[in-house]
Amino acid sequence: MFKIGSNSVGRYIRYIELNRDKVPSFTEYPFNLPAIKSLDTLSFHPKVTFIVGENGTGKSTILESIAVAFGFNAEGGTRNFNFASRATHSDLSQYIKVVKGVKRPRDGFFLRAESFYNFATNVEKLNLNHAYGGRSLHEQSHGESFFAVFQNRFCGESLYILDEPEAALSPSRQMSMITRMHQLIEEGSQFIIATHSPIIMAYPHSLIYQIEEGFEHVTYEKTEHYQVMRAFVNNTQKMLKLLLEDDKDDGV
Ligand SMILES: Nc1ncnc2c1ncn2[C@@H]1O[C@H](COP(=O)(O)OP(=O)(O)OP(=O)(O)O)[C@@H](O)[C@H]1O
Repeated sequence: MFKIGSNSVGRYIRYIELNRDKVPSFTEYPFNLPAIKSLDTLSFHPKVTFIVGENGTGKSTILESIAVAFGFNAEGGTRNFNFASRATHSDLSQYIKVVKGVKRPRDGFFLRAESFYNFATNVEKLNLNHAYGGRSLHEQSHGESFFAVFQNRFCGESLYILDEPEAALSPSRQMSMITRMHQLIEEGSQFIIATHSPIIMAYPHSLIYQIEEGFEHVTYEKTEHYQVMRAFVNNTQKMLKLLLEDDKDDGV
């Protein structure tokens, strides 16, 4: 298990443990995912833990199971939400033990890009627009409504589990998100974030797990996202030439 020195007391979630003895079979989803197959315990940073990796490596699956095991609705929202549009979540949460910190979070939010629309519908149904900045989330752009949740609903001493929060955000807004995260962290909040954004994962007071065969602890500069983005931005023409090589004779 990765140790975070004197901070290992964590904030609201210290670590999770997979109850491997109870797993029915490691040949079926979600237990057949390499990340889960090799999972024993996973420690979290008291401030921010990033989970990164290629598409399909299991980030959403693990994040959802942590959120559900902690008491959040599988489709997102605060712990008071219990809407469900489709029962597609895995039963991994039943095999996950969440080891909590001494203090309980004041509040929290499980944000997932893919069911944000349903979440916004529920905010409207429950007449909760006032808690999210006063304007219907549906009457804002995807990015604006995401950001309205960060700005208006998130607060200190809380636990935030975010699945690809960058999905609707421009690069500038992703930078603003880092500023907002920092404020909330200074006020005692903890974040667990699955992301593909090299901007968001640059937040320094953090632990980064990159999923390959299992959860590998890596530095920011060692993440594939940073390396690929850096190579592309620094050598755009060269990279484009490589990427489009096969198209040179198609006459377009
Ligand atoms: N209900 C399901 N039944 C079977 N396989 C599933 C199910 N849901 C997801 N999977 C598979 O599990 C794998 C992990 O999916 P998951 O959504 O957790 O990946 P991810 O790392 O979050 O990907 P992305 O970066 O694209 O969001 C994928 O290969 C997916 O096809």
